[in-house]
Order: sequence, then structure tokens, then C-alpha cells
Amino acid sequence: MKPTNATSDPSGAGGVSGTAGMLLAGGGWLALMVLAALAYRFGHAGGGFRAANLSLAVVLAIAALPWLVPRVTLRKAVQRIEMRRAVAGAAIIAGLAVTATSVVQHVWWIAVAALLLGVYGRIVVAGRRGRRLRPAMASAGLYVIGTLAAQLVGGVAAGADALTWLAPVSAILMIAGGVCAFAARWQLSADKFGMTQGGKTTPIWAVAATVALVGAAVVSSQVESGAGGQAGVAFTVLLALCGIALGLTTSARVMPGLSRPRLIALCLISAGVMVIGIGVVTEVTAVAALSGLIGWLGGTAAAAQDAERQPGTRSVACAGVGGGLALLVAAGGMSGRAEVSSHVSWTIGPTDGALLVLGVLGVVTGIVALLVLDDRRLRGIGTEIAAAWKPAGRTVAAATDSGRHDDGDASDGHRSGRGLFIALEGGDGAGKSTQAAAIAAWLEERHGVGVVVTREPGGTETGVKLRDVLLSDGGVPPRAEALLFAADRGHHVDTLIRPALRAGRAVITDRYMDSSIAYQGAGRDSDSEMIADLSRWATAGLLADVTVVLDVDPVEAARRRGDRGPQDHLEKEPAEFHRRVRQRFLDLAAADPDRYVVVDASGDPADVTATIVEALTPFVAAADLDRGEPLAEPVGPVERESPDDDRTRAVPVEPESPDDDRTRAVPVEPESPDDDRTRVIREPVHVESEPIKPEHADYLERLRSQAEAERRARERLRRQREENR
Ligand SMILES: Nc1ncnc2c1ncn2[C@@H]1O[C@H](COP(=O)(O)OP(=O)(O)OP(=O)(O)O)[C@@H](O)[C@H]1O
Ligand SMILES: Cc1cn([C@H]2C[C@H](O)[C@@H](COP(=O)(O)O)O2)c(=O)[nH]c1=O
Repeated sequence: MKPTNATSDPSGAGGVSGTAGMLLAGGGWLALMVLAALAYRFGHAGGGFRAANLSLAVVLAIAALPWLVPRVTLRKAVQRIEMRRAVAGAAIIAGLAVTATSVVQHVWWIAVAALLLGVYGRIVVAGRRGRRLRPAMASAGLYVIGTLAAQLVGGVAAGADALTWLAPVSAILMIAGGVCAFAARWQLSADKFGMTQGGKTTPIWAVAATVALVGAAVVSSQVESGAGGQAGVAFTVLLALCGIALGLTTSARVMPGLSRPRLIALCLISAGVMVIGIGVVTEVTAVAALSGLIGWLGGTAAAAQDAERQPGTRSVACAGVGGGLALLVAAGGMSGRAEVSSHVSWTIGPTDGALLVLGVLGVVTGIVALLVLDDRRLRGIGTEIAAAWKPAGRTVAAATDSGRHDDGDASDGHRSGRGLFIALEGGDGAGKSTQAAAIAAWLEERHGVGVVVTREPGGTETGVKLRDVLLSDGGVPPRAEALLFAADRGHHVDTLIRPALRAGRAVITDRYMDSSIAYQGAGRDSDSEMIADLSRWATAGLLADVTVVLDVDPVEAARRRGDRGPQDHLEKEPAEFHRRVRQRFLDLAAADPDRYVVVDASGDPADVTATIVEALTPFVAAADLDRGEPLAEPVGPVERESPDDDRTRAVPVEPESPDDDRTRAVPVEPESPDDDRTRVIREPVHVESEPIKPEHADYLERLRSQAEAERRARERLRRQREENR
């Protein structure tokens, strides 16, 4: 679901509202940094280190309070107040409160300003489309420049003086943003209020823990900055933000061969170790660099879980919780001295102690995540990590691709000959059977092409027996499973697919070798290249001309399967298994874009068909297909409905020799009085597949009548041409 903000695009795309979004968010972030620094400073002045930590924790918690207001209450409020008025009003009030901190130099006033800033942030975030980090990074950059300039002129302590002018600057930015939003008539659809994009940003606990460690790293920089002063703090914040942004954008390229839950767990463990590292080092640039790396790990983990690659408000809240915990544990004042050897010792201050506690917690949580987030636990993790930088799809695609140029005929790899071989792939419940029927109807009705609809496992009589062994009860052990799927495929290709292709038919198979690579390879965690080799050998290298991957979220697919009835043991595999399967299909498609089409299968079945049909049209146009003629002379006895009924349905029979491509013909229902075309339909599929649902039947009916109208028009044209001659 993409949010639609009809009257504005405050996502930073440009224009008045884009500028408004940048100013509002940038001003808000700057104000938050100023208030945090002031809270720490005043706390420190009043009661030393412990008071400083507590005052910073309290001020951050107060700023977070408005986020606890239920979404429904906010929605009601926004329905009453026009959005642009709310934004402009909040910007003015919060801006004035933050500016006043330069005059009212007391910690309670900072708390008031933090509360008003929190209200402002809640309203502005609800009104902005993007959750981009650019404004935050720009503010941190400004903060670095401001404090560094002050420190260069007046020494390290003077860095804090910059706060007196950074506070009004943040207010000016916020108020200017509010004015722009007002002028641009910034609106907000009430039902989008408080929603992060597509509701997808809820972090799982391991991601939340990683992001919390980023917060801990950043907040601790207030103390660990040592000689760096305010500029050191700002530099740390900036690097952490840049790290997060980098992690969000590069996550997909990080260890592409590693399952995403395992990646998230490794990010958490690494972030934990680095947080401990911040406690050990004292030098400001090392603290900043480590914070940047932890930020990168947090961004990588967040994007590994959230395809939107936008930090959500809940992620910010997690960072806040991590930071708050670090402050509170540090305020406990735990300290000590660790003798590493006779020469090396480590003096642990309260912040180091807090970072040590949180880092160890992070590492332990990461190990738990490694054990529970991936259903394979630690099985094969070493091999997977070793091969993790090789994109799985590419190596396997290379293995299957090498079959393309085998030899000429029976084992000709990717054919250059007749027919069109279409494979439908995707998870269980993605809609392959539904779409196979719709594509067959389209090919038959629109293009007059004889179509064989088949499936794996179970496309032949032998295959039906293998399907039973594979899918009934608990199935068979993994290696036997891989071999039996390959055996079914080998038989299927030799006895049904190749003969039909040689006869110029279009063959639509519901699953092919990619299913083995995805289910046995990625799902079962077997050697994917071996599985691909097995299928390549079994099929003598026959690849589909085009593979359509029906991509649907495994949760939605599970819902569809649930509606359908009892599930087999593969369908009942855990969600993570199905996520790996989905990812492998996508990897395979990405590695060979000329031969794959990925279709979002979450929409209405008719829309999905329309997308597939559009993608297949060039393949159909380029294929050497037998259009509208009988597949072969009927063999064997044919039952007739009347003495002059000579219509046939042609079905390939089990061949008796490798080049035997005979078919069996059986009568079909006439669709119109002059319907003399024949179709090739593989019987087991139609016998065993589910009945077409009424809504799909309507759609097929529409296709049929459209095709009938086109046929009549063509006929009229042909007659006219003959008359003219
Ligand atoms: N686009 C769609 N939207 C909603 N429901 C759908 C859609 N396509 C198919 N369905 C329904 O989802 C269920 C599964 O569809 P279908 O059998 O076509 O999927 P499949 O990919 O062949 O599943 P499997 O691999 O498990 O055989 C059926 O009940 C079907 O009616
Ligand atoms: C071809 C093939 C299939 N599978 C799995 C995938 C499904 O769970 C079942 C087939 O059921 P469907 O309802 O016909 O889709 O078998 C597999 O694991 N490996 C394969 O090669």
C-alpha cells in the first residue's frame, strides 16, 4: 500500500512541500540534539555525572511521551484541526520554546521544550510521506560545523556556546517549514495518520535490539567524546546517521547468499561486540567510527527485515530506548578495574560499564536470534557464511545455463526448435494453477495455439505415483526427496514435454526445476548447485523458454492455502522456509532477467493474468507454434457423439520410443457451431486440479467471448477480401 498524499509531496522530492518537509524534519532533529546537549550539560552542572545522565534520560523520555498517545485519538484530533494549521502552530510553539532555552537556563524548561518538541514531531511525522534520514544528517552536519567552529576559536569548552545560537536556528527552520506547509495547504488524509509506510516498519525483536544498540552508542558519545567536546558528540551522531543510511541502502548487497534472519542475528552480535568496544576505547574518532559501524549494522538489519528501506518511527523509538537504557545503567555508577595482563589493565567507568552490560546483552540476544529466527538453527551456517557473498541465484543459474548449448536434438538443452515452453513458479498458494488455466485460455482463444497444461510433480501417470510418495504423509528424507522430484521431472520431460514441444505446442508447466532449487536447495538447505545439476541431467538440460515467477508474500500465500483446505507437509513448513523459497525464486529471476518474468501476484487474479499476458506476448510472437491444427492423426478408438462428429481433443500418450510423439484423441464439447479447433490438454492436471472458482470462470468466460468476437471479425474481413477479389 503506497500512501497517497493528494495535495503535497513532503517527501523531499522538491517543490514547496518537499522543502517544507526538509525544513520541518531538519529543524526538529537539530532542536532535539540541542536539547539533549543542554539537558546533559545542566544536569552535570547541578549534580555531576549521575545527574547528567539522569537528566538526559528524563528529557529524552519526555520528548518521546507524545508517541504514546493512541493513533485513534490523534486521528480524531486531526479530523478537527486542519493539518497545515496543526503543523504551523506546533512549529511556532516548539520553535519558541526551544529558543527560550538560551534565556531560561533551567532543566525544567528544557523538559517543557522537549515535551512541546515531541508533540511537534508526532504531528510532523504524521504529515510527512518519507521517513528519510536526509534532514537528520543535514542537521547533524550543521551541528558539527557550528560546534567545531566554536571550538576552533575558543577551545573545546566553547563548543557548548554554539548551543545558544543553534537553538534559535533550529526554531527558524521549524517555523519556516511550518509557514511553507501552511502556504502549500498541506493536507493529510486522516486514515494515514500515524501510519508508517504500509505498516511494514514494525521491527522484529532482533532488529529492535540492533537499533537499540545504535541508540546506546550515540548517547554514550556524550560521555565518551572526551577531548572532542560538543563537536565530538555531533560528529558521532553524524557518523551513526550516515551508517544507518548506508546500511539501509546496501543491505540487499550484504552477504546475498545468507538468509536474512541469520544476517540480522549476525548484525546484532557484531553491534554488541562494537558497543563493548566503545566502552574500551576513549579516543573520540574511534568512538565516532565505531558508532558509524554500529549504525551501518542497524540499518542493514532494519532493511533486511523491512523491504521499504525507510526507518520507521518505531525504529527511532527503539534507538531511544537503547540510549535511555545506556544512560540509566550508567547513572547506576557501576565502575571497576579489569586486569587484562600484568601490563594491561582496563579502567571501567560508569559509561563503559553500561556499554559492557548492553553489549553483552546484545551478543547474547544475537546468539538466541541465530538459534530461533532460522528454522535450521546452526545447521550449515559455516558453509552458508563462507558462500554468502556469492549470490545464490547467479551460481545456480550458471549451473542450469550451462545446459543451453549441449547438443542438437533430444538432449538439446535450451531448444531453438518448435513450441513454447512456459514454466510457472512461485510459492504454494501463489496462484500458479489459477494462472496456468487463464494463460492456456488466452493462448487457445487468442492465438489458436494448442496448449498442454501440466504440472510437477504429477504431470504423467508415473508422476502421479511419485507425487503421492513425495507429498502424502510425511514424505521422504531430503536426499530421496530431491532425487524423486528430479526423477519425476526427467520422466515428465521425456514423455510429455519434449513430444508436445516438437509438435509445436505451447507447454505450460505448473512448477519446473526452479522449484527444486528453491524448495530442496534453499528451503531444505541442500547444495543448490547439486540440485540444479541433478535437474539439468534429468532433463538433458531442457530450460523453459520463459519462467514466470508469481511473487506473493508468504503470509498471504499461507492465508490462501488455509482457505483452500488441508495442507501437505511441504506447505506446512515454517514461515522462514517459505521466505527462503520465495527469495531463491527472486534470486534466480534476477540472475537471468531475459528468461524470467517476476509478477506481483498479490492482486486480483484477472489483473495478474493481464500482467502475465503482456509479458508473454513477445515470447508467443517469436515462437514457432502450431496454430489451430490438430496435434497429430488421432490414434486408437475415438468415441463419437454423433456419426458426423469428427472433432477431437488430442492428448499425448506415453511414448514407446524416444521419437514417439503420437497422441490420443478424445471428443470435446463444441463451443460454437463452427468450432473445429483442437486442444492439447494433459488429462491428469485437469482430473486432479481444483475446480476453477466462479470469479475466475467469469474471467475466462470474458476472454472466451472476446476471442469469439475477434474470430468473427477476422472471418468477416476474410469474406470481404474474397468478395472484393
Ligand atoms: N490472485 C489471487 N488472489 C486471491 N486468491 C487467489 C489468487 N489466485 C489464486 N487464488 C486462490 O488461492 C488459492 C491457491 O491458488 P492456486 O491453487 O492457483 O495456487 P498455486 O500456486 O497453484 O498453489 P499450489 O502451489 O499450492 O498448488 C486458490 O483457492 C485460488 O482460488
Ligand atoms: C516440483 C517441485 C515441487 N516441490 C513442492 C512444492 C509444493 O509444496 C509441492 C507441490 O505441490 P503443488 O500443489 O503442486 O504446488 O511440491 C518441491 O519441493 N520441489 C520440486 O521440485
